[in-house]
Amino acid sequence: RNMRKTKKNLPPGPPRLPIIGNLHQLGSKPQRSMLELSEKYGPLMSLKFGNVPTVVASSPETVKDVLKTFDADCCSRPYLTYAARISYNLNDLAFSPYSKYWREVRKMTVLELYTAKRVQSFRHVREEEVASLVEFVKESASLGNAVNLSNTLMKLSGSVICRVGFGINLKGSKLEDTYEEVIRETMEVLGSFAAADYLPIIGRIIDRVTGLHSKCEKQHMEDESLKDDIIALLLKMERGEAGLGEYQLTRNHTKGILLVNTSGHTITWAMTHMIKNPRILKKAQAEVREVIKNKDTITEEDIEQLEYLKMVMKETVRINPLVPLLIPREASKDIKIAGYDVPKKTWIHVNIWGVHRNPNVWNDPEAFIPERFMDNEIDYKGLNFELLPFGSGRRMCPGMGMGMALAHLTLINLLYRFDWKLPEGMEIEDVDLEESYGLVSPKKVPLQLVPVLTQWS
Ligand code: HEM
Repeated sequence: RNMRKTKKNLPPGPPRLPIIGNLHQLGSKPQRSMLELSEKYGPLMSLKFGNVPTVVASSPETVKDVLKTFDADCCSRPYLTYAARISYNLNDLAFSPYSKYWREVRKMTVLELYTAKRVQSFRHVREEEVASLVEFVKESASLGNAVNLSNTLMKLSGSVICRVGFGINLKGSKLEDTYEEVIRETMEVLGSFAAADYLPIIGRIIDRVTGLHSKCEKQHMEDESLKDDIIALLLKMERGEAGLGEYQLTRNHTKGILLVNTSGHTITWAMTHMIKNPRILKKAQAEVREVIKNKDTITEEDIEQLEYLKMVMKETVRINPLVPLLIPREASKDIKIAGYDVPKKTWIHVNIWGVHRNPNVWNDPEAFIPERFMDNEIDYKGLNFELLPFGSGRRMCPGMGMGMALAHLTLINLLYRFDWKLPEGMEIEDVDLEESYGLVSPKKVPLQLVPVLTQWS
């Protein structure tokens, strides 16, 4: 009788192997594998990774349950072995469990960095950095050189975040050359499904074999070499008396905040889809040139009038949401979702990538069609559970305003001032759309395009 009383009604899921559970079913693209499995087992599905019970939400309804209805009980983060090592015992915002510490840091960062007023007040930083990017592209165009847009745009978002967050310029600092690599590798480590999280002892051995462990160690060491710069940053922050409630800023927070700059990847995806769809590129360019006309300076007010460009951005974050499974959550008590039991400590993955590519939610989901947002109120601001590139609820990305302001401003400049073509010998079919898998999913092969000077350059 007791057994019957405690038997849980868990969501359905695929059969498991001993010890590893369902780990073997993740493949190289976990978000895609999870979508395929959920087509068979349902929009709330149970998986077991090693000894960690997990559920995956993959329909707008179940995602809404996790991020809204039960947000308060689903907004903690599980302990991630390598995140803890890289970000020094979870002392940062994104990986911190739901706690007093997280609430304090979140409140401070939202106030200091992300409110609409603050986003506005850093506008000149974005405008200056984008202007310097335009100069760089102009130089390449006059030499007929291809630009590695993936790297250039990553550096752009890095420069903006460092200036906004810490008041320092990446240019000329020791971080300038290493920044991109450090961020990319850190993201790779953080985004991996690490065996150590799921299989005690043997997991660490597996991570040594797969190389994840050494990547993490390398991160740790490289980080030491950045120490001087980080200390310089902190001194500046402390002089600026950026208060953190009862907590003071430490190097740990800085690293945590440093991790999050993804606008560059979003712009790269937008350019990739446009170069693959010349009709869309032409239409977006025609709109931008019509609205900007011959103005010398492009400002953020111009974004408002660019209806088609905004649709291109929405379609970009739909088809390539940069954080495809959001950051994992953990149930902080026993809850019931969609009639199923989700016991305390269960890990929760929200497969927004799957929602964005679900044919029951979107027509022809694999195709890049900005026009699908015409006469359609769906937006990415966390209120429509069909489109959630920034998540929703308490853990929603606080950098959305900042990230999208930069992405739009950069795209306007790239489209208005230059024409774009593929490097010699490359055809449209050669531009691939492969994502690299990690916590963030940027384009795997860097995008190289040749800018062409125009009368507006
Ligand atoms: C296009 C750019 C960006 C995208 C697509 C993006 C997306 C996301 C997503 C999906 C999450 C996880 C939400 C969840 O777990 O429910 C997140 C968290 C976060 N993002 Fe962003 N983000 C972007 C830009 C930024 C920028 C520019 C900043 C900082 C200036 C930032 C700061 C953060 C922080 C601190 C968190 C952790 C929040 C928490 O756990 O409380 N993001 N972001």
